[in-house]
Amino acid sequence: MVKIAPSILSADFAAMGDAVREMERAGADLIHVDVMDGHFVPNLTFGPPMVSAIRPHTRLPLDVHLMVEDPGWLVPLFIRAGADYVTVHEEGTPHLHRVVTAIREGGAKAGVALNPATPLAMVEDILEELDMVLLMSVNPGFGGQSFIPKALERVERLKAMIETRGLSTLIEVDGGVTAGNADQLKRAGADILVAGSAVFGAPDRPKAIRELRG
Ligand SMILES: O=C(CO)[C@@H](O)[C@H](O)COP(=O)(O)O
Ligand SMILES: [Co+2]
Repeated sequence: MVKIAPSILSADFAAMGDAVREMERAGADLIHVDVMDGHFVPNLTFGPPMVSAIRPHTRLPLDVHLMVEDPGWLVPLFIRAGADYVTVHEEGTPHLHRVVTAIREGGAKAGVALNPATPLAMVEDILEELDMVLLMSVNPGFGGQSFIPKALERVERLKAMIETRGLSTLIEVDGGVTAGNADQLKRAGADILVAGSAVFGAPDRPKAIRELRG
């Protein structure tokens, strides 16, 4: 069954402990933490202290999405803070193999994220080392943007690549995910759907999670 990862980028920043507790009760599978550095993307969010602050409030895995230029130095800090998944962007990571190895050696699961215009070929030679590939379905930097439909076909092609090689790499889709496109994404092969505004903007959040899961 597809997993749902609400993004706390759309939560109330003054009440993050409440937000993650609420998401666990509402049936979420992971908590997605969007880290933005003001360089790789034109927005600034939070660092390792946010992860250590929310860690005691949930047993759900913390799925840290680093939208950061050259993020290698941050990896041990986020793992120490309690991250379960650490995902770095291919476009911002000059020594991708080194960073992915450091994530795994640090005891976390390693993900690589691709922007909407980055060819899937950029993860082809490192796929065996990855627990997850995050396909962006918006340009990173902000919540609440519209889904880029081309992402569906990219999920299908990546799924085929993973299956052909007999791997169990997960596909996470991030950006503009709604109840209206979740079914198609699942059929295309998505394993985890990130949803910010579709969950936190809904009047009934548990229902929104159920509808995304289908
Ligand atoms: O990484 C990002 C944005 O850069 C995402 O995780 C967004 O936070 C998802 O928000 P919605 O598009 O679901 O509102
Ligand atoms: Co994200």
